[in-house]
Amino acid sequence: MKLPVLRSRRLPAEVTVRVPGSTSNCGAGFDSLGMALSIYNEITLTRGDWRGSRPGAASDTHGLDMADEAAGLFFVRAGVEEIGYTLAIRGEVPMSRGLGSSVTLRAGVVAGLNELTGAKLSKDDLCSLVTQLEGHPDNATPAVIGGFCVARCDASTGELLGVLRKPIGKELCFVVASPNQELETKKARGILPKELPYFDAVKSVNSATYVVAAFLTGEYDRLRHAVKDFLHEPYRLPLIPGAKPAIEAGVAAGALTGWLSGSGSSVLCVARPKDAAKVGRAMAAAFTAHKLTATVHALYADNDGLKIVKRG
Ligand SMILES: Nc1ncnc2c1ncn2[C@@H]1O[C@H](COP(=O)(O)OP(=O)(O)OP(=O)(O)O)[C@@H](O)[C@H]1O
Ligand SMILES: N[C@@H](CCO)C(=O)O
Repeated sequence: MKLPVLRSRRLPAEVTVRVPGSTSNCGAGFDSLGMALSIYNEITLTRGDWRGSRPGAASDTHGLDMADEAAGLFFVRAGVEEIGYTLAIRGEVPMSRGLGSSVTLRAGVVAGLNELTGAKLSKDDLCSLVTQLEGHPDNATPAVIGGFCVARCDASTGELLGVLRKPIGKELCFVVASPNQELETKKARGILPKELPYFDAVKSVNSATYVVAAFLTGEYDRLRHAVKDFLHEPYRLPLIPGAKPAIEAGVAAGALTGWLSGSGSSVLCVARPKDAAKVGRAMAAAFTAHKLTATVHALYADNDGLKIVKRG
């Protein structure tokens, strides 16, 4: 009888993780809804015989504290011995523009260490870990598993309790305008009120549930003018000159609806692909009228989430 050959898989010395950027809140789905987008960062970790992280290039230094925090939680959760590594961050997801750049870094580090250490955490484990690092699940879950995600957390601990995911096809384009003005999530959360008028909450629930239903049923024409948020946009949009006019201009140019992407500063319009170029031009022009330059990307949903693209 031939016995099966057991091979021990060699652990890689270097790994590159491609992580999609994401838009979150999607209007009134504050800290609950998110969509992975076809814009990416690549996080490369190279094993080293030192403790902690080192930058691959000077531009990576800025990400080291966030990477160290992610790595610290990963080693505890995975129950593996700490390793040192070099960190390199490359890609197109702009920093502090409401497109989940922090999640690309956090998710890239934990998924990279998962490979380098052979820890074998599942994508569910990674969703939960990155949610804990972020403090909310709305960018974390789509970045890890892709698609349009509706996530639920424990009200007191913030622990991720569940996520439902819907792939979104190429019938929809997500036109993003990112102005040349950063807005840190920490600052954009700090300006939110402690209390809300009761009917602002009611109107927001009404819009968010309708938007979820439109994405889940695929009746995308129902998205027309469907986003009405009273939870965060009224407080944040005034911080970004041209942001509200940019959403309005995108909708006037043919988009179905639009929202402040995450905590800003980017804004996003949902459009049919045939209308995307016109919508993008209108959004950029609105920022120009307010003396900001915006980079426009016409994106699709990413339905895969993070991927290991290189092992060496
Ligand atoms: N390319 C990068 N290089 C180094 N650090 C980065 C990079 N991208 C993101 N970071 C880290 O993420 C932080 C930005 O996180 P922040 O939450 O403010 O923005 P965001 O994740 O892009 O926005 P949002 O959460 O609204 O989508 C930076 O200050 C830095 O620590
Ligand atoms: N839900 C988060 C997303 C940004 O990280 C917020 O709006 O603050």
